[in-house]
Amino acid sequence: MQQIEKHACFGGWQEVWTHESHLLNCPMRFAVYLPPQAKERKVPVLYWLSGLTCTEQNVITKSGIQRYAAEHGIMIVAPDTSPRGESVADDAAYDLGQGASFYLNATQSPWCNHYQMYDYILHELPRLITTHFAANERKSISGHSMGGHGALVLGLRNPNDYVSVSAFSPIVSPSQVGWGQKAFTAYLGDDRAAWQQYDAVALILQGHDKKAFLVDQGLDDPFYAEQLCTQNIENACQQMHIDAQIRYHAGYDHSYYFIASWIEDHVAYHAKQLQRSIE
Ligand SMILES: N[C@@H](CCC(=O)N[C@@H](CSC=O)C(=O)NCC(=O)O)C(=O)O
Repeated sequence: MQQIEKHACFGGWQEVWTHESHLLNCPMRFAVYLPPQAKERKVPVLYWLSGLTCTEQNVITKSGIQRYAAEHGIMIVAPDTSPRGESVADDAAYDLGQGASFYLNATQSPWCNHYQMYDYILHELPRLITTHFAANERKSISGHSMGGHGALVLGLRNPNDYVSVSAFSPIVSPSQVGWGQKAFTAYLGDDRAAWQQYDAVALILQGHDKKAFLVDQGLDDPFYAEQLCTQNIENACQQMHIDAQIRYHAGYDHSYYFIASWIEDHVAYHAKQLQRSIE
């Protein structure tokens, strides 16, 4: 583990670290915000998964999440969005390869050598965080767009690992839309049953988990109708009697300006659930 950034921030520290990932088979970066409370005790962790083309930097430089993490005493961990490096398979397009992992475990060559982000987020990264930082075992997960998809899938499939789940502008039905179909074909091949394991709406309809979650979606988001299809998750939740909060916001787009406008609510949502989990 090597520290590559450290900045004082709202009484705590914003840090960026690199480490050798044995699952991803390459060096990985992650950002960690240590709230002031972490100087005195172990605190719960909110994992944040960013979207296509992003790195660990987007959420820490654009969302303002640290102010609310400091208020609630929550550590924020934001990994890079994919394995990277010259030896890591890539594609010239922005929606495949490096920066576009879709947070799954690839089964197809050449991707499977490095693209094991599902296991990295679920197992390797939390182990590293609890070993090296003042983090307790309680964790929640959130993310944006491709990262919102990752957060929903990880949360739905692992309800005992994540206390709460939220998402901004998530790709809720990747197996039904262009971004997801392109990535799933490359990473998972033609096995549609494998696709369903990484599709939040399919998982809900399979009855995976009944826990409530929070989703925010901008109505001026250029990807809303074609790639995100938020209505699909609303319908699935109604059908399965899941009490999800799915909020639509007129005038907001897909950017981090949207995320910055509502991130306070997401951190408060997770803080409440994380607190409840120990009462
Ligand atoms: N064609 C665009 C697409 C990139 C983009 O919009 N990325 C979003 C996430 S999209 C879904 O996962 C993003 O978060 N961008 C970074 C940011 O800081 O806004 C392009 O290549 O630019």
